[in-house]
Amino acid sequence: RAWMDADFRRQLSARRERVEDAFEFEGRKVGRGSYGQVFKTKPRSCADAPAGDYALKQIEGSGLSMSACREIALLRELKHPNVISLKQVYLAHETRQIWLLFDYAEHDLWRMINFHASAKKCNSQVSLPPNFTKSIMHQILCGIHYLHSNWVLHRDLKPANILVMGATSPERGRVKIADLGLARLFHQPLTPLTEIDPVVVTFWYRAPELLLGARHYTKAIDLWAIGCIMAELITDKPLFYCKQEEDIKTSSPYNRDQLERIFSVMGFPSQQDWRDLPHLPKYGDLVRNFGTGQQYARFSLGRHMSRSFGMSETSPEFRLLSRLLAMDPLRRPSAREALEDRYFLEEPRPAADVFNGFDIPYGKRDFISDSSDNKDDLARQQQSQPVHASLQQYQQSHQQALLLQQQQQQLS
Ligand SMILES: CNc1nccc(N2CC[C@H](NC(=O)Nc3ccc(CN4CCOCC4)c(C(F)(F)F)c3)C2)n1
Repeated sequence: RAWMDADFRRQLSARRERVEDAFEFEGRKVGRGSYGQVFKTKPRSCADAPAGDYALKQIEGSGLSMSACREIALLRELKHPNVISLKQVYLAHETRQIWLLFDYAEHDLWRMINFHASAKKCNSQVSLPPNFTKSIMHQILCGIHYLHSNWVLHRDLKPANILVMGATSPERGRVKIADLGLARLFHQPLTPLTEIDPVVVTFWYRAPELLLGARHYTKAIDLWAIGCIMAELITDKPLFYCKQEEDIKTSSPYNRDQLERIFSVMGFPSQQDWRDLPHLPKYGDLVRNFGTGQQYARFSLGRHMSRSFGMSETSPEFRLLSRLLAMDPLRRPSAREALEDRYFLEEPRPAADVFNGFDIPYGKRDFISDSSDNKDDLARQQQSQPVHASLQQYQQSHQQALLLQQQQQQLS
């Protein structure tokens, strides 16, 4: 650093735009996880950023970590209407913090689907256009086709990572593939689950070959997840929902309960269905746990979708779904092949605004109060929480902490 003479550095530092000078983000936190935290911000009048809302991600830690480098390097190269776009990177030299600026997306499929599910529960229908699922699916596949053609695999597609632009955005109702990053429960043992990350570490979107020890991520693994998301958009329920029983820290990719759930929906893969199955690393465990799988003989996706949701097995919608959810990864379509499916060619055609002009029924994201941070810290200090070995323990201690908070509030 000696080579840069002092007053030159002073000039640079004086000219550098500071994120806190350009944007107002105090008390506007909308997301938090081990990846860092995300704020919904507006440019301050002095900033030269165009009006509108922005998402500011403050990357966890300081300095250019490997993951920060990857995220910045990747996002700078990626430019597609259905992939989140990085507008600006701020390096705060004093604190060595990194801030990423994005156009703000008010919605995501996790919150939208939960809204539909809870509306159904209290018998109030949400009015959405008939091509709602088709429009969302079309835009997810366009975004993934772009990523895959740039040899970028997503590897963690799930509803929470599919953002949708809100009513105030010029891109109203447009899908943006994102990666909100995983919140490791263990870093923030007392933060309410719903606050850390809408969907805690789940295996519900994991392709069967991954659960059976496949060593590499593939494009087909992303397409399986998209099939799971399509089913969930149709039924408002995770297709392969599985209670998170065992310790989620298990390092083994083999997850018996998750596989059991998949077989009870899809049936058990035969040699004809999936020729390479016996070559997967965990095939031995599979045979030990499930034998020849004849107890799943009468199950199939068609049976599940028609019995539980009255879906016709001859409809183009079902045919695309069953192509995406082929057990054998070699039989799944590429993103391009999926986009060419008859489902997207027949009426009603997919729309650029997935809400198709309908009113957007979902609320805005809630702000996460910083006070809960401090109370958590206080509770954490007093209770010196053990590292959470499982979700149950986490939830119990979280309940205790909430009780403690309430008692404190009554006392104070
Ligand atoms: C809450 N509202 C909101 N509106 C807009 C953006 C936004 N955020 C928060 C953080 C997120 N950051 C990313 O999405 N980053 C990101 C990082 C990497 C990648 C691509 N990799 C995924 C993992 O595998 C390797 C490739 C992506 C991408 F391309 F998937 F979108 C996004 C973007 N939030």
